[in-house]
Amino acid sequence: MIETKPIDGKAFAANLRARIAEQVADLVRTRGVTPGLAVVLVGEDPASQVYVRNKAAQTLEAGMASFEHKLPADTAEADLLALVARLNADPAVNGILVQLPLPGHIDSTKVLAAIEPAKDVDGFHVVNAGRLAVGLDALVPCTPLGCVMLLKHHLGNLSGLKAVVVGRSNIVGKPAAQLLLKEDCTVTIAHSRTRDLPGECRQADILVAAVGRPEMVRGDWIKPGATVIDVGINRVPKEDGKTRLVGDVAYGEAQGIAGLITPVPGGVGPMTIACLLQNTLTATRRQNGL
Ligand SMILES: NC(=O)C1=CN([C@@H]2O[C@H](COP(=O)(O)OP(=O)(O)OC[C@H]3O[C@@H](n4cnc5c(N)ncnc54)[C@H](OP(=O)(O)O)[C@@H]3O)[C@@H](O)[C@H]2O)C=CC1
Ligand SMILES: Nc1nc(=O)c2c([nH]1)NC[C@@H]1CN(c3ccc(C(=O)N[C@@H](CCC(=O)O)C(=O)O)cc3)C=[N+]21
Ligand SMILES: [Mg+2]
Repeated sequence: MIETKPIDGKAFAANLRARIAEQVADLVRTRGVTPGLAVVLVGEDPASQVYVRNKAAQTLEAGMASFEHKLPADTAEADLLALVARLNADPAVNGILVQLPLPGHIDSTKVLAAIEPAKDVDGFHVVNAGRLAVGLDALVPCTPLGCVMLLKHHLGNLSGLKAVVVGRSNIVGKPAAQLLLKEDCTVTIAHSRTRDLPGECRQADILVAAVGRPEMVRGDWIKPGATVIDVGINRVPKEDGKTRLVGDVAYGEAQGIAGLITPVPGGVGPMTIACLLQNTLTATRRQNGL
């Protein structure tokens, strides 16, 4: 019987934020530069509001400036594009994040393309995706960056390990696969058309689940001793009418099979915000030639 250890993303993220705060304080003291992060939220999605509030609080705690822009759900695409243009031109703003999803009448591809790549701290702009793909310095999407940080911390060198990423979105699955490839993993990307998904998953030394389906990955899909990174954030109803968060992996079933596993909550989620602050610091340094 394998002893399954949880990966404490919450503690790792808190530690990372403390190290970022020290570097921010240094930057302010020695260069007089305060990193600034602008977060744009269109509409009133309650989950998005929680994330945006958490991001703003942690940005301030790290000693950075936080600029919150809350726009009504019926904001015209042209008005959102005009705001992005202003933030692009504002020297106090080093990072820009437009919270997704956007309301249906707004073309998110167009909005992401309008963000200055040097300020694209989400790493969603095609220029950053392309730079990552060809191996140039890029701003890397926060969630995959956080996943790989946790993996390197717990496993050390990832070279030669077999990684299976379930999900191929531009914001999680695809960049996660790129980063694992960069670490010399042998990478498989699985998705909704994959034949024998359980069989693919069973090959994985590192299994990354980024699907958005509550507890889809079952215990017997996991190779004994594998490291499981559960990116999923799914709100499911409880008996009392409230909701609870579950991941894309059946966490209970993974006990005694996985070697290491990220819990939900407390795993990948907190790392996403810490990496956003890391990217904002990186973007600020580059914009100032440091
Ligand atoms: N922890 C964090 O910080 C973050 C968590 N998330 C969470 O991660 C999850 C994934 O997010 P995101 O990538 O944006 O989601 P998307 O919906 O954009 O992508 C989901 C992917 O899963 C694949 N998929 C769907 N159903 C199946 C299935 N039955 N079998 C195999 N593959 C399937 C889809 O395949 P196909 O391409 O073929 O349709 C798609 O590639 C969500 O739960 C989201 O809430 C997201 C961002 C940050
Ligand atoms: N432009 C853009 N960039 C994003 O990075 C982005 C986005 N849009 N839209 C939504 C998703 C989702 N996302 C999360 C961030 C933090 C947690 C997080 O902190 N989770 C905690 C707490 C969760 C809770 O209690 O609600 C945890 O898992 O422990 C989760 C999910 C970023 N996203
Ligand atoms: Mg992000």
